[in-house]
Amino acid sequence: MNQIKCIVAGPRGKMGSEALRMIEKDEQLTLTGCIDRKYDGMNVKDVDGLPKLDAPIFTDTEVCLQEVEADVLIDLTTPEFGYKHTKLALEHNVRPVVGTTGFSDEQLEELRSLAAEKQLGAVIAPNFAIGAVLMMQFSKWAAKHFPDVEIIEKHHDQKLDAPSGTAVKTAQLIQEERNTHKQGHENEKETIAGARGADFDGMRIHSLRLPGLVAHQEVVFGNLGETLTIKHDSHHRESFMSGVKLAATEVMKLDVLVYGLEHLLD
Ligand SMILES: NC(=O)C1=CN([C@@H]2O[C@H](COP(=O)(O)OP(=O)(O)OC[C@H]3O[C@@H](n4cnc5c(N)ncnc54)[C@H](OP(=O)(O)O)[C@@H]3O)[C@@H](O)[C@H]2O)C=CC1
Ligand SMILES: O=C(O)C1=N[C@H](C(=O)O)C[C@H](O)C1
Repeated sequence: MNQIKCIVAGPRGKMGSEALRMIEKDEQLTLTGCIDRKYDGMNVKDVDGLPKLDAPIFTDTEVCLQEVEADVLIDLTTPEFGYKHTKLALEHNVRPVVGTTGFSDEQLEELRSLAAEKQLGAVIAPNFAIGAVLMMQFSKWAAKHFPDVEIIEKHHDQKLDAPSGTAVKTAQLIQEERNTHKQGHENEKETIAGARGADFDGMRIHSLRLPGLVAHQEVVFGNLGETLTIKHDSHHRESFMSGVKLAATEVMKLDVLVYGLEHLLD
């Protein structure tokens, strides 16, 4: 089995630390470096709370990419830095696997072009949980028959971006099946701004942020006399790890950027 050498950006984060625990147990993935805002020059195994993995930590992404041997950069940081890390990884011929959400359409397109130019695989997946990918695919299918839909996404209150990357991706998939139209009453008026949620191509997205939540989404379709609700819950961040592993292995076989884990599933 070929070893896949990985850099993880954001190793102390909720997702990054889970990814290190996954790599620690995995036979094929090896951690060769980390990019963190703290602990420059230290080793992962010497940082309290991180797994005992022997890999250097860098605060400077370029230095990390120059000094560390790596096939894949797994980014689990913030929209601003995730974009910079992904671009730098491609420029250094390292394949990005990105869970970070909140990139703009322009940023996604720029990264797609860069990956194509470099003929390098890249995976940007707004949700690595297999159940969430199925929820999105089922929603796309349902939209063929139910053109009226609202998305309710619920996350922990430390989340930076709204709506979630998963909600945006779900809306994009539904958009492929649904004729653009405004939903609700044509004379509808918000008496409190934002009451009807975000407007994506006429469908509404509602974002809840509360302590106690992890990552949850309901896609509610309505038709005459019936509703259909497609719902997914991530109760623990372990739910994302089989998708991270799948992306880190499959990205080695790609020479373009794919957006969404569904491109890697049968
Ligand atoms: N695709 C998927 O399946 C999933 C995606 N996500 C996404 O992943 C991202 C991370 O989520 P989560 O782990 O919950 O967030 P956290 O806030 O827990 O972790 C983010 C980490 O990134 C670090 N960080 C910030 N800036 C930099 C930088 N410049 N260089 C290196 N590290 C940096 C932070 O460090 P510090 O602590 O110092 O601020 C923090 O440790 C989010 O965009 C989220 O939406 C989350 C879950 C699933
Ligand atoms: O920030 C999170 O937690 C999550 N972010 C991703 C998103 O924005 O969709 C994936 C999952 O929902 C958890």
